[in-house]
Amino acid sequence: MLEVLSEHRSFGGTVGFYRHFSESCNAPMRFAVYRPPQIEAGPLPVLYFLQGLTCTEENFMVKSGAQRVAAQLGLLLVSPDTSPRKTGIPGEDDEYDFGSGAGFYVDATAEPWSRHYRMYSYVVGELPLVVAQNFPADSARAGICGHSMGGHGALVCALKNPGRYRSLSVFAPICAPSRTPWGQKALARYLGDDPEHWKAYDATELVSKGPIDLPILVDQGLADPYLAEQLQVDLFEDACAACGQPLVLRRQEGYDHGYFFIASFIESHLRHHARALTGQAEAD
Ligand SMILES: N[C@@H](CCC(=O)N[C@@H](CS)C(=O)NCC(=O)O)C(=O)O
Repeated sequence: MLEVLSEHRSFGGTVGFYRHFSESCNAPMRFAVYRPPQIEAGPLPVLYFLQGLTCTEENFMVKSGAQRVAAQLGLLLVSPDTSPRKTGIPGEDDEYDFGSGAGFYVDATAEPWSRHYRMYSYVVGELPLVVAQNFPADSARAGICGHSMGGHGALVCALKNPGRYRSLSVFAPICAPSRTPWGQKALARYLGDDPEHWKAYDATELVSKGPIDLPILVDQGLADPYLAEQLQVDLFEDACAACGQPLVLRRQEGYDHGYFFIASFIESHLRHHARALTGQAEAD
């Protein structure tokens, strides 16, 4: 059962915040949905947006300004929280880059996190079912986008499931988490100490196995303080080039890591997704 936390009119459609019990996470989960005004026109294409460290289900909906263009294009937007919360696991809230707000879109295998931190299964499997049951979503037309930790999540979800998503784009993704500090810390604690196990959730490793049949759009700010240490888009670019993965990587001079950057380019990402999901000429 879906619990409505709040709903707000926006650009002729509705932004809503919802809570339900997640079987994957064995805990309540929250997510946000933007329903554009075209809901009467029948099932709509869905764009999932995975957020970054410290975000809740609210940040993208409040800060990106995506609703105006999603309303024009008829895209249903879905953005989940970044982890389960209040699970009772000791230390869950102690660090901004691990535990609550930092689920890293993996299925944890190490105790105690494996009891609840199963965001990969939640995002790829459970959430689309919940969305299809409760909103006018056309599950066959789904795209995925994300930012930072959520950019890593979007890349991993799409690369591990060829054919499931029909469009893919990311902002400032953590591209090689098994080689960079945020990723190494989280993957070691969610998946155990053996780095071999981390590769299953590393976009640069995954793409090296071969291309998927989707062009990948990436925007990366060049004034992003995390670029060199945490994000490493060059490694992903090299891996895509080596295996023939179509990639449009736009290095944006002067932009940093935050939502001012995302808000500046979200329209172009939404149009990228609408072109693939709806074939609409107006997406251009
Ligand atoms: N220095 C930041 C790191 C976290 C961060 O930059 N989070 C990004 C995603 S990686 C974000 O979207 N934050 C929430 C926001 O800007 O609304 C902090 O300690 O909060």
